[in-house]
Amino acid sequence: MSKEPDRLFAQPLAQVPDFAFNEDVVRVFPDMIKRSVPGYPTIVENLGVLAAQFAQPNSVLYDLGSSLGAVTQALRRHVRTDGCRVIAVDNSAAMVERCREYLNGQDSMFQELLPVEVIEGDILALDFQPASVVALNFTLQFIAPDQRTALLSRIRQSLLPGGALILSEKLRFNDAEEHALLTDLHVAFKRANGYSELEIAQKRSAIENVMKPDSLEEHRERLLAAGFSKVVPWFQCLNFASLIALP
Ligand SMILES: C[S@@+](CC[C@H](N)C(=O)[O-])C[C@H]1O[C@@H](n2cnc3c(N)ncnc32)[C@H](O)[C@@H]1O
Ligand SMILES: O=C(O)C(=O)C[C@]1(C(=O)O)C=C[C@@H](O)C=C1
Repeated sequence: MSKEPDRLFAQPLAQVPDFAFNEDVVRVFPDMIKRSVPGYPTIVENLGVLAAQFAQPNSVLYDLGSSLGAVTQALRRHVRTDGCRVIAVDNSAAMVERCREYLNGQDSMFQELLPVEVIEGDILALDFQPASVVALNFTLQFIAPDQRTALLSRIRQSLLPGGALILSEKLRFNDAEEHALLTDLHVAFKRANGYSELEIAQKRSAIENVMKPDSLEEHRERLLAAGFSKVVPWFQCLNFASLIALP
């Protein structure tokens, strides 16, 4: 994966544009996400471990909002169930192009990996096939809030018995003190990872219009409304969490 450091917000910008998953972001994305999301490497690797428990023979494993395919690679490292294949979907052409290159690299290094297809497309318009694992790893927060329940309902309808949705998100908190504390600690995490105050502030304005986090309670209610029977948080580090939702 690219080792280019994320300095996208290091210089003062006259006007901070809305964050987009464009070529500039693609070049620094592995560094950006690792230095911005507490627990990201743990979440990605264990998503593969979890998926191996839910994968059903001859079914699809979806990586929705796959970016550079980190989750897809983890699925392929861990899932050994017969007849499974991975479908990775992202609507950023720049991400999809680089993702395909990285997956070709994985194919050339390892044998007997699950087959994978990378689709450039909108997950809101996807025609879901029967699936045993669906991963939404920090993607739902970029979907318009009024579209989220419909998307989750369609995912629920595509899930096979014994399967699961794994949903990772940045959280907001209904309790103002808890929200302020975990937000401050997240800033401390970014500072400890070498981001300056300017970088942190400019990134905050870049994402505030495009990324709308929900609370854990909102996620649970929405998942139940979408038809899931059980919601089990399995990971939280500061204001970032991952949930298992069972059909
Ligand atoms: C924070 S990144 C996901 C990170 C990735 N899952 C990982 O674990 O490395 C969010 C991704 O979702 C994609 N995305 C946002 N909205 C989308 C949509 N409607 N359809 C498909 N992809 C979308 C973006 O292009 C971006 O690559
Ligand atoms: O909340 C932040 O400050 C972030 O940088 C989070 C976040 C994310 O959760 O996806 C936002 C955009 C980038 O894709 C990487 C990280």
